[in-house]
Amino acid sequence: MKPRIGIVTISDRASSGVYEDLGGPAIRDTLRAYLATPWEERYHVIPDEQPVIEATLRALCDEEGCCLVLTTGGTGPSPRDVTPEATRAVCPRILDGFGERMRAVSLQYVPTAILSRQMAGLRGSSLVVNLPGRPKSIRECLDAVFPAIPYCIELAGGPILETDPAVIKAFRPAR
Ligand SMILES: Nc1ncnc2c1ncn2[C@@H]1O[C@H](COP(=O)(O)OP(=O)(O)OP(=O)(O)O)[C@@H](O)[C@H]1O
Ligand SMILES: Nc1nc2c(c(=O)[nH]1)N[C@H]1C(S)=C(S)[C@@H](COP(=O)(O)O)O[C@H]1N2
Repeated sequence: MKPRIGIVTISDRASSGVYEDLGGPAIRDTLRAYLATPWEERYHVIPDEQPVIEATLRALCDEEGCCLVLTTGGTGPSPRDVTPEATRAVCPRILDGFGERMRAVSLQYVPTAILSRQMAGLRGSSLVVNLPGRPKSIRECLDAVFPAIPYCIELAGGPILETDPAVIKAFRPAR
C-alpha cells in the first residue's frame, strides 16, 4: 500500500468559496517535488471550527492511516484561529522543535512570523504538522523542517518515505 498523506486547508474563506484554495495545491506541489516514494493524498478544505478540525485530523490518522498530515491556516492570533488547539487536542505527543524551527526560519521572510502558533505532534504513528495560511509560507516552512520528517515518521512506527535528494535531502543519523 502506498503511504498516505493528508492535506488539510483550514480557512473560513476557502471553505466557503470566497477564494479558491491555493494552500492545498501548494502543499501537493511541494510534496510532489520532494518525494521519490509514490504516495496517495487525502485532501480536505474545512472551516476554522475546532470540532471539525479535530474530527478531520482523527479520521485522517485513525481511519485513513495517513503517516503525515499537513495543515495550512488558522495558526494566528485571530479569535477564529484554532488549528493549534485542535492539533494539541488530538496529538498526545507534541514535538516542539517543529514550531520553533518554522518560526525561526520564517523570520527571514516576515516579521509577523512570530504571530503563528503553528506546532506539530504525533497521534500514534501519524505526524501532524501545522503550516501558516499564506500559500507562500508553505514552501518556506517545509524546506526548513522536511529533512527531519521521514526519520520522525520511521521512529514513530510509520512507513519509509524517500525524498529526491536533488530537491531536499532527508536526514537520518547513523544508528
Ligand atoms: N487557503 C488559501 N488559499 C489562498 N489564499 C489564502 C489561503 N489561506 C490564506 N490565504 C491568503 O493569505 C492571507 C492571510 O490569511 P489569513 O491569516 O487571513 O487566513 P486564515 O486565517 O488561514 O484563513 P481564513 O481567514 O479564511 O479563515 C489571506 O488574506 C489570503 O490572501
Ligand atoms: N514563512 C512564513 N511564515 C508566516 C507567514 C509568511 O508569510 N511566511 N505569515 C505570518 C502571518 S502574517 C501570520 S498572521 C501567521 C498566522 O497565519 P495563519 O493564521 O494564516 O495560519 O503566520 C505567519 N507566518
